Amino acid sequence: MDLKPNHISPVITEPIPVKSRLGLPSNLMSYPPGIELNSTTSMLFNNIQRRKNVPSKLDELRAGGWLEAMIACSPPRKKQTKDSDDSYEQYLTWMMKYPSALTSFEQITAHAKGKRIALFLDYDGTLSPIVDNPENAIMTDEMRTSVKNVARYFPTAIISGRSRDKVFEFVKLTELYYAGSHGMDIMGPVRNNDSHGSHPNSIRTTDSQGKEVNLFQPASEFLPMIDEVFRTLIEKTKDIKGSSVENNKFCVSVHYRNVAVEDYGLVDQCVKEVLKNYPRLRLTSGRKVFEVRPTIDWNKGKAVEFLLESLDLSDCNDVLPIYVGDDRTDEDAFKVLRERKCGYGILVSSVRKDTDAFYSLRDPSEVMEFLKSLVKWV
Ligand SMILES: O=P(O)(O)OC[C@H]1O[C@H](O[C@H]2O[C@H](CO)[C@@H](O)[C@H](O)[C@H]2O)[C@H](O)[C@@H](O)[C@@H]1O
Repeated sequence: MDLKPNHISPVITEPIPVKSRLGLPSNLMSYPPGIELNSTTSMLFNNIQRRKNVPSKLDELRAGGWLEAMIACSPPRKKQTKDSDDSYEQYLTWMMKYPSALTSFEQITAHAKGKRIALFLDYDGTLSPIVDNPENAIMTDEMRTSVKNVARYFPTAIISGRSRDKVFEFVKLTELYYAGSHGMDIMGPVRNNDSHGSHPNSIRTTDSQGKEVNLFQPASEFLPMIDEVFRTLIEKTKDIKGSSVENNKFCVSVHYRNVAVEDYGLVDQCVKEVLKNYPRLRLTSGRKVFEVRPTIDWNKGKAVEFLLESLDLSDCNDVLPIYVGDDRTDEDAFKVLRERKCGYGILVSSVRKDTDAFYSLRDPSEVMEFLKSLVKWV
């Protein structure tokens, strides 16, 4: 199979502009903190300002917009309802721009007429609800059955920031394709005349069932570095109560969901200090998590393109790709679909957010309903 060269040869990205206000090296930049503050996050932020003995780093963080970003980067668990506050009205306006994939189901399936749907699903926050302990992000049996059923009819892949092994442990469905580490670890099919097999980042191997598969790991050279940074981050964050570090094989997650808000600055400072020694690693952010990853030009969007090509599903006239995801790393995939003018991104969110998706679903239970609807529609 022929892949466009830029799909299989991730190049080192251009240096990211230095956050001059913080004097940070170019790799120490997460996504821009363009997050809307809601009433809860504003209140938290104001409380921090009032506190005495606040580390001076907080002021610096505030100036750079980082603190707001850290506080606001995960929507409140409480859904916006008519009674909650006037932002409900703004949410409804947002919903007009990103309508529910459930109420727009007929419109979506009208575009799928005569085509094959290819389904891409994020894991955390999409198939399983966000929980305090990442180890407990278990998907329900009902969700598993829904994914299994949908995969009977449509090629289905899970694309997660977790390590591929970990996400498989959670999902446990052998009929899917899996991309772990934000797409930097893809297990896909072997096909005749497969050019992946000969690519330096690809190897032929067998999966847990003994089936021959193609393993694409464009960041394999970073493994020792990621291991080292993982161990360093564990050591450096050990005194920050509530923080935890997760090894996702080709990237590392530093969680601060359980850290007191007044200590967010410490987490931020610590991660950035460590990364100063690793110019070939960069920082992105997700839901109350910093993601340390290699500076290769590879992300969930590239993984979607790669899988579409590997599965011979890249012809937009025949295939409608649908990507369902909830966090900023999923935006790369939404963007790819939008730019290709092929398929739809569906953002899972119960609060308004800037997104490149076309539709929205409020939470994993709506995702499950959507999957069930697809099966009924077939
Ligand atoms: O791409 P995903 O499958 O969405 O993975 C992204 C990160 O998800 C996990 O963290 C998030 O979910 C946790 C469990 O609900 C939650 O505790 C945490 O605050 C969230 O950020 C996972 O632990 C990370 O490694 C993934 O990168």
